[in-house]
Amino acid sequence: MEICVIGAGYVGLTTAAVLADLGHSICCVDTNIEKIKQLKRGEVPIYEPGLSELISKNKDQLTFSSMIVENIQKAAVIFIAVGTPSLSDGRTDLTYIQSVVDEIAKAISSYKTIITKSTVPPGTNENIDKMLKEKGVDPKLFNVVSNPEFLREGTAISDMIKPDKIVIGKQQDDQKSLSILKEIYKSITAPFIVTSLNGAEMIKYTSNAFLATKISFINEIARICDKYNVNIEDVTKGIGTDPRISPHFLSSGIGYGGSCFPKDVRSLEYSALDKNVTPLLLQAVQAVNQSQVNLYIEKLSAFIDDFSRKTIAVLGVAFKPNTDDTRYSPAVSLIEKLSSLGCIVQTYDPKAQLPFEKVETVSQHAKLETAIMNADCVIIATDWDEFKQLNWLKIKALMKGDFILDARNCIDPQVVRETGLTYIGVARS
Ligand SMILES: NC(=O)C1=CN([C@@H]2O[C@H](COP(=O)(O)OP(=O)(O)OC[C@H]3O[C@@H](n4cnc5c(N)ncnc54)[C@H](O)[C@@H]3O)[C@@H](O)[C@H]2O)C=CC1
Ligand SMILES: O=C(O)[C@H]1O[C@H](OP(=O)(O)OP(=O)(O)OC[C@H]2O[C@@H](n3ccc(=O)[nH]c3=O)[C@H](O)[C@@H]2O)[C@H](O)[C@@H](O)[C@@H]1O
Repeated sequence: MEICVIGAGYVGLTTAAVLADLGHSICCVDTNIEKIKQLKRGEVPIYEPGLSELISKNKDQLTFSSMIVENIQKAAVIFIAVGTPSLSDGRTDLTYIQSVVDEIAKAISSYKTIITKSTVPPGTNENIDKMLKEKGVDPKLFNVVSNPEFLREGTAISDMIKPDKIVIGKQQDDQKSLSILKEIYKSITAPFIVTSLNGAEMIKYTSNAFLATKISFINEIARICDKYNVNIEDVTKGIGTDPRISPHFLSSGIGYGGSCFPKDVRSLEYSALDKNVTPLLLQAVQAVNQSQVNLYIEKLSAFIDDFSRKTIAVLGVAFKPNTDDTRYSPAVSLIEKLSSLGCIVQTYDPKAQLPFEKVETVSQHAKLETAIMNADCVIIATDWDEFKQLNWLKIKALMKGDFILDARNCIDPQVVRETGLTYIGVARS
């Protein structure tokens, strides 16, 4: 099938590469000309395990272009995968979606299935349909479908090839789209969940909000465990065997980040308030998450009474391991907070770069060893595998002080303590 994927970001590139691998003919378009130039040269602008290889394997049926209208015209199916970031009041910024709708309206001269993969608030797909009609596009020439994406960064390709479900939201009178979607995904084994446009949008937000709730819940429990000298892992192990609870997504730590949970929980809160529903739980989930970085700073301040000019090594900049994405990374918030307290911060991440302009007190190091050099304290801020296997005796020899703050509960306190270093964590007795 001839498909145009609009947006060459984490979701767009993964969608384009996976659909090409399934045998479709794909053109992935983006307004970012530099990105398209890079992709045409065979360089993948983001780090996502396996993506580069999959793109290069499928180069015969996967092209990249910045000619958006022309490539929409050629395709029978359009996937929208542009960004939907937060506005300052929590609403979703739909300007990128709006400009895609404008491009589609200019391009349509034959029938298109328009599939929204971007995460958009309830009502948006109905609105896309309405906007296209208002722009004079013949309703017989298109159908709008919602097909939200559930991939995780770091495991994006396998999540897309082996999803636990494929959610399709469509209009009641749309008799065409379901069979087209089934044809597109025919090599993927997963149940189809078919619902309305608003229903599919709500499934996506509910999924992210529920997962974020699990994280804030366990982070709150960890605060209580900390006061009663209880190990949080014992508690998660104890409750996780109950299939109604499950052991997944119950790792406590510095809080959730990334380009989706923070913005999507906020957006759902906004959608609720917009209809006069007070989403007390969603508000609490965000309040807990926003205070996690401070909780870890408070923990540290029991050991360090004056932060000014202290050298702190922060291991991890990305919002989670196996990605270079730093959007809403709690590690970045921690670095900024430490810097504002007067610390000298030395960071290291295997893939991610600090997302802000150089400041005198914050440095990024290409090697873990140089980041640790002369540090009063080492903080594990992202749970990369590399940080779980450190030789603490070697680390101790490079440090000036002896504090290790584990903000991801990913290292064994005992192993650290045996070297004479001081292990600091929340609810890790
Ligand atoms: N990153 C993730 O893990 C997941 C993201 N999502 C959702 O997917 C959507 C995309 O997310 P990401 O891929 O992370 O975003 P991204 O920011 O990595 O990529 C978006 C791309 O769209 C391009 N773009 C913007 N306006 C355009 C236009 N008018 N025409 C063509 N290209 C345009 C941008 O230049 C950028 O390259 C968002 O709605 C997000 O919430 C859903 C599931 C997972
Ligand atoms: O809509 C999206 O963009 C995506 O958001 C998340 O995926 P992602 O943001 O890539 O990463 P997760 O693995 O979900 O982690 C999110 C954050 O929660 C944190 N986390 C995760 C799990 C856990 O137990 N504890 C915890 O603190 C991670 O460190 C990270 O900061 C969802 O898991 C995906 O299903 C969804 O498609």
